[in-house]
Amino acid sequence: MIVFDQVQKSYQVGGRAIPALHPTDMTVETGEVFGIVGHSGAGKSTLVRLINLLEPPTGGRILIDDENITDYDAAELRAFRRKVGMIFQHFNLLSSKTVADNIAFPMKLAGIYSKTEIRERVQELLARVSLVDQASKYPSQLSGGQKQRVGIARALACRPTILLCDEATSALDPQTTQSVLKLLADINRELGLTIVLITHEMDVVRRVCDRVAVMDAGRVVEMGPVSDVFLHPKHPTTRDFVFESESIDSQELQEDLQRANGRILRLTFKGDSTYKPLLGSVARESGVDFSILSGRIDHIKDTPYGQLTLSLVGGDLDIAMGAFEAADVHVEVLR
Ligand SMILES: Nc1ncnc2c1ncn2[C@@H]1O[C@H](COP(=O)(O)OP(=O)(O)OP(=O)(O)O)[C@@H](O)[C@H]1O
Repeated sequence: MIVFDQVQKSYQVGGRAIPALHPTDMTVETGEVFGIVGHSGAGKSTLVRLINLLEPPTGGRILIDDENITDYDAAELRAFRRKVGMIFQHFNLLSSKTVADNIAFPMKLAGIYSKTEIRERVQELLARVSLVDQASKYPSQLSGGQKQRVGIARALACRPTILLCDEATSALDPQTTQSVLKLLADINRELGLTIVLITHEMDVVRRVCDRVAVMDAGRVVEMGPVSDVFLHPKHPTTRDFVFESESIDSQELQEDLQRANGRILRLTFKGDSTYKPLLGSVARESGVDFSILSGRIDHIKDTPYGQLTLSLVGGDLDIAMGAFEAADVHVEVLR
């Protein structure tokens, strides 16, 4: 478990302390995929670099599995860093080394593994990231997705318990992004690794994360299970991220809503209720007529969800709302 207890970070710029992270409390549970989403400059990289003490905090305590890592001496810190792997947006591979040698590099650097151990581990990791036949190639001979797979294998070399991902898919096309996210999800599930993933795309969070923290100007402004934060965003920054990921133009949406008649409801279906044929029976029961203003069905990690915006006229609205709620559908009255 990673615990931030009033952790803060300021950078000294021209003799002045510029705050990048205001005092922050945060807990990442062991074995979860935790997303940190925010615009450029929000403080995401700072926060993630505090987890492996690439940046020392200027205040507060960071506890990993109940140990205060800010108290570590140099030797303890070296041992701790082997337990934290990291992958980067631009992969940071060594161009003069082959794929196999890039993966072996952190093990060689650690100086505690035999040649046989390194050779066997590299083979195992090449298989895990589906690059067995690329082992003797150099990074320049690989695609972006393959380079990130090497980055992931290298990060796993010393069997870390935490994997930090700094915009790991931002340089990749959508299809490659999907396959790298699937690989990260498999690693999380099969190895029980804790993953902290920073991104500026809510879509990445929706696909792989269990919980998410939304950052704005050096503060965590919203935090919780992805299904809560994504389906019911409270902070304006979170709402912007969700709208952006769903390609919703908020001004167009307002104009559409103004043109519609009657009451406007947004229904959110989650899990099994997503597939229930509910609208017809509710209309019959309550006598309301409805038109669909917008709708989508998708997944949050492995859970299906649907959202429908309806305008309703006539009939008994209370009966309709009661029927939706009885069917486990979240109802939000937009007008
Ligand atoms: N080494 C540094 N020295 C001085 N200021 C810094 C340093 N690193 C980051 N900052 C500042 O701290 C703030 C947060 O930066 P940070 O890189 O953590 O944000 P971010 O959300 O990761 O942004 P991006 O997505 O663009 O990487 C920014 O205002 C940035 O200019």
